[in-house]
Amino acid sequence: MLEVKNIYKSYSKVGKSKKNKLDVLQGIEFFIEEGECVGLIGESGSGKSTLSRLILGLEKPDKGIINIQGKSINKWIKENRGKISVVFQDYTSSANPRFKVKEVISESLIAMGKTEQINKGVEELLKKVGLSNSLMDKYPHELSGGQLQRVCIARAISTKPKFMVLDEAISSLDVSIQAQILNLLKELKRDLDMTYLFIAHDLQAVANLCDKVLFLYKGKIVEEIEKENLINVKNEYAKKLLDSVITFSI
Ligand SMILES: Nc1ncnc2c1ncn2[C@@H]1O[C@H](COP(=O)(O)OP(=O)(O)OP(=O)(O)O)[C@@H](O)[C@H]1O
Repeated sequence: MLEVKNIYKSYSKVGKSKKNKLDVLQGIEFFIEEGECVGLIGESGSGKSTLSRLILGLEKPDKGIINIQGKSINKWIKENRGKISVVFQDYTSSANPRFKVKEVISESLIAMGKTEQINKGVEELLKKVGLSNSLMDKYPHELSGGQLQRVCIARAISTKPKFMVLDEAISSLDVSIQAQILNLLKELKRDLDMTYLFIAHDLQAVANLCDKVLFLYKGKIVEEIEKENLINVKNEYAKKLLDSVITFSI
């Protein structure tokens, strides 16, 4: 489904000459099969969000190829409207403050001209993310952070996407809500054969949902491993991360 090949990305350091660049991504390569969920974990600043922006076509890499189903990302997005969606961590800027919840959720459907039965669709989507119908006519500022993030997740799944990028999408939610959303994502994966790139710094959430885990460290993928083999990671950084989670959960 998704092919990421030899991706490089750097940013100029503010106020410095062009030569003084911050190399954020350095030769990233991986593949996500259709229906697969791949977790990407790495510490803060390792380049996770940069990579997600490149995959969504929001920014261009300096070098390398990103293809979906064999087509360049921008071409694929144009030809498959609504079939890729994203949920970012920063839900506060993800929803238009002047829109009611029902308008936020149906935004993508309306943009695609799918206006039939919007209300019923919104009701079903609210139920799926564990929210009450009574929130339909509320504005984003009237919701809690967790509720608003679930509204953003409802919007992201409204178009029944083939591929979803979740960039720290559940990190800010309560643990019980996280579990509910993880179950919903698993259900969607099973029912709609959805493909995910699940970006997080929480190894436990990644291990719960994903088939495969990529460890990103200082702009490089230092280990790629099937979930079942997580205990056998070889890279020192990945081992440390794993050890800290195991120690913490005892
Ligand atoms: N548009 C930009 N211009 C300049 N530097 C940037 C830009 N975007 C990201 N960076 C820098 O690139 C590095 C990687 O940032 P990125 O947001 O991709 O990391 P991350 O792994 O997602 O971190 P976090 O987990 O904290 O969100 C950081 O040092 C960041 O300051």
